[in-house]
Amino acid sequence: MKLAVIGTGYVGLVSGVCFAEKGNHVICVDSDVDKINRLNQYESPIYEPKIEAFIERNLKAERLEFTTDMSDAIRRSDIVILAVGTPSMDNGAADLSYIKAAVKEIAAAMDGYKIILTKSTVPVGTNEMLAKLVASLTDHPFDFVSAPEFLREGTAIDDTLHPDRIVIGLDKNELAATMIALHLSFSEQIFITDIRSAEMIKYASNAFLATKISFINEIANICEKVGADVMEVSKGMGLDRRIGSSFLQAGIGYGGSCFPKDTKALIQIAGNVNYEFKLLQSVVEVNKGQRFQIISKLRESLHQLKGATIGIWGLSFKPNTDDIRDAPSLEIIELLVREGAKLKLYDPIAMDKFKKVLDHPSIKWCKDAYAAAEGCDAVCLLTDWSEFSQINLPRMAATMQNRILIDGRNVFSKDQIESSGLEYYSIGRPLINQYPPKTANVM
Ligand SMILES: NC(=O)c1ccc[n+]([C@@H]2O[C@H](COP(=O)([O-])OP(=O)(O)OC[C@H]3O[C@@H](n4cnc5c(N)ncnc54)[C@H](O)[C@@H]3O)[C@@H](O)[C@H]2O)c1
Ligand SMILES: O=c1ccn([C@@H]2O[C@H](COP(=O)(O)OP(=O)(O)O[C@H]3O[C@H](CO)[C@@H](O)[C@H](O)[C@H]3O)[C@@H](O)[C@H]2O)c(=O)[nH]1
Repeated sequence: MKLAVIGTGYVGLVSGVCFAEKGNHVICVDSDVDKINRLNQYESPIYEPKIEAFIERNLKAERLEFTTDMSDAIRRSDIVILAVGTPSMDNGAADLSYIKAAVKEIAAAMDGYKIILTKSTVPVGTNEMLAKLVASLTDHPFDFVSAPEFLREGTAIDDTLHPDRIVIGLDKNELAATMIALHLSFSEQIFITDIRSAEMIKYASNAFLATKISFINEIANICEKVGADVMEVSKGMGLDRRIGSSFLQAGIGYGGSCFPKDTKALIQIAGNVNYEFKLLQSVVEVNKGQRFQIISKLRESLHQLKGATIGIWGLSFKPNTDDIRDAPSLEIIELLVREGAKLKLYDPIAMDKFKKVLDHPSIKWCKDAYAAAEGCDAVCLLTDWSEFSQINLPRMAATMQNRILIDGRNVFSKDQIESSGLEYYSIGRPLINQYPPKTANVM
């Protein structure tokens, strides 16, 4: 099939290369000239494992094109995929200005029937609103289909090639055959529903996963007080198939470009119809506070932040991405700078992006995790990059001023810590290597 994909962020680029990989002809369009130039040189504007090989292979096979020429791309395609951003506005609602602008350009370029397939995450009713907008601008026929995207950053290619399910929302049964033909090579689990339900499935899925995370984080906070171990608790809970083991990893909370934005947008969607989504409001509230567990533990262990030297391991909102949108690291580091701490920062790939958003004379940028720990009073692990779990802790402890490690993602095992000589704080687990040992008084 001939496809035009509008927007080459995570969703547009990854779905574009994956559709090309499956033999479709794909024209990816972006208004950002620099992005398109880099892509045509086989260079990815996003960090994503495997992506550059996919770009190069499909460009060379002439199944993939990158351009800024929206009109030409629309005219040469049967299906137009919308993958532009829908960021948060100040009141939490989704900003639909990019998608409306893109749709106006599509309408202006149309020269015949098109299917417009929305992959961007949009509030319930948006596809209907966009359809009215297109109808007001062109006499050419078209249909809107909702195909929300569920890929995760860092595993985006595998998630797209092997999804758990594909959700398709449509309002005409005749469209189902084309949609199944387009998606069948990715998965046989294609769930066809109406457009409004498809739009809601996307928000409800993200909100549910965010709820699991805030739930286990609150359990972790209680575990700390009653002397239970949240790692054991989530393992034990996850064995129940009705609960499932995924998204029960306690830590300093969720960040990224999706959960924070989509939870706020769903609260707003409910509010628009006079429904107060109290559960989700609490999920967001709990998540906001959870990142400051790092600060409480620093205060507890160091007593005073002013003048302390603190190493930070990990800046991206999760491993295998350089994305720092809504990363817990941003607020934690901002606060430490304000409190007068001296900071030594290290992340395997997100440092350049981070530096552009937040830099300060009290921040030192380090070449690796050991360098970031050297001379520190405490080290805080904020992102669970796998290289951190391989660190030789006794070697690192020997170079520190005060041997305190605050593990915001529960990366290290009891055995690793016991032999490390470090005073260790984690999230929701009994304290290890602390003297005198503290025992919770629960009765
Ligand atoms: N990032 C993810 O992991 C993810 C996963 C699932 C769904 N989503 C949703 O998918 C959508 C896109 O997210 P993203 O992270 O890929 O976005 P992004 O912000 O990284 O990229 C959007 C791209 O669209 C381009 N663009 C904007 N307006 C344009 C126009 N009129 N014409 C051409 N190009 C235009 C921008 O230049 C940018 O390159 C959002 O709604 C998001 O919520 C994102
Ligand atoms: O048990 C867990 C799992 C995740 N996280 C955190 O949750 C955030 C989000 O993680 P993840 O879901 O892996 O990353 P995203 O790439 O943001 O993907 C989510 O958001 C996308 C955009 O909507 C959806 O497409 C995906 O299905 C959905 O998982 C990160 O900060 C993680 O550190 C936890 O704290 N504990």
